[in-house]
Amino acid sequence: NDVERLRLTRKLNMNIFLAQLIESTNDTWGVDLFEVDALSNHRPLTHVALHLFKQRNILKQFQIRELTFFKFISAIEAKYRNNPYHNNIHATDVLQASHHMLNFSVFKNVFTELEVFAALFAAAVHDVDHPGVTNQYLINTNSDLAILYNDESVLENHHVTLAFQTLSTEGCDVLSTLNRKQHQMFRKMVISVVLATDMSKHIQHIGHLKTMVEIRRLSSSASSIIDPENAEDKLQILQSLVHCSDLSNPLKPLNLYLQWTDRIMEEFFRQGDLEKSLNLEVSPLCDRENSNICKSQMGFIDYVVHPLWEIWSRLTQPDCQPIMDILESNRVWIASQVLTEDDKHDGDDDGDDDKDDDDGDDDVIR
Ligand SMILES: COc1ccccc1COc1cc(C2=NN(C3CCCCCC3)C(=O)C2(C)C)ccc1OC
Ligand SMILES: [Zn+2]
Repeated sequence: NDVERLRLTRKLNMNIFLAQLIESTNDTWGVDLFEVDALSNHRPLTHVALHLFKQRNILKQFQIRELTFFKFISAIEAKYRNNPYHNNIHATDVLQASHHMLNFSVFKNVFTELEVFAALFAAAVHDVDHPGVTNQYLINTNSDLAILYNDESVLENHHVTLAFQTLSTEGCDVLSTLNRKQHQMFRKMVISVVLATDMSKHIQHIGHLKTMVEIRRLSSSASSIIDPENAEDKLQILQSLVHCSDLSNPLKPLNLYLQWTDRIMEEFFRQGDLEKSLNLEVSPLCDRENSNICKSQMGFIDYVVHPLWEIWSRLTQPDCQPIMDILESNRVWIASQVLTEDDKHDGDDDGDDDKDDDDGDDDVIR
């Protein structure tokens, strides 16, 4: 009947739209992964990872059965929690951004298939089972995880351990076809890339990248900046590539960036609520009663994101320029909101008791 036909047509159109979105992950920066999440019954990671690993021919190269990869990545996706920010959509976002940047011309003929496999695998699993609180919170509350990992990269150790434990789930061992040497190198690379997503390593990333750019400037003869024979340099670049992908929200189209901002703020605010309920000192910027979202984004861009991406873009020019342009335009927009926000608050300063203006969420940028 008509209702049934309408329902099927709608379902068919959604699947066609989903297939087009997933196809666009091959070569587009800023795919709307929230849309992929909605259309894929909340399985964006499984859909996009399967597509990208097949598109890169990784499954064939390492004789990995598609069903085995499907079972593994589904098991990983199921272990991502429904946090506002650190969830399976964020993992898909970092995976797709890493895939995109591995295609930069400066990396042509640099990485082996095993290195590409390890980097994308690390991106997909890098926040699995994230509890939605920071390392510092886990340390301050003497959590089991902090005790287990002696306060050192607590979350990141947990993510990579759980990822390798998942390989031993029935039918999930995607590494079973690797030989001993490959398995050993793969494991070393994945551990180092996931541990390098710890924000406490952020300054070291910048230092290593500056050194690499400086060496290239001095040895101007070397056309390709990266020596494919230097495994250590290549591993550092893969660490920075995934770390940059992890900090790429402000370099995405504004409507996506703003959704990530709302999500991280809600996640940090929930941590602030927890800290209040435990009579702990509320972490900076985590107090929902007293936060200025635009100002924290300005600080995040100026002191965290831009310093990293500025040096990364120097190493990866010219392909990084369009992405840096998005960061610049987003920063201009945020700055304009700070001004408007200040004007709004100035308006409140006429001794008006009612601090909240009528909708009460003037801080949340839409
Ligand atoms: C320092 O920035 C903030 C603080 C509180 C609210 C908002 C911000 C800015 O907005 C973002 C922040 C992050 C992150 N910040 N940090 C850490 C947290 C601990 C403090 C010290 C270093 C930074 C992370 O690990 C991640 C990568 C999850 C990710 C996306 C953001 O916006 C889209
Ligand atoms: Zn992450």
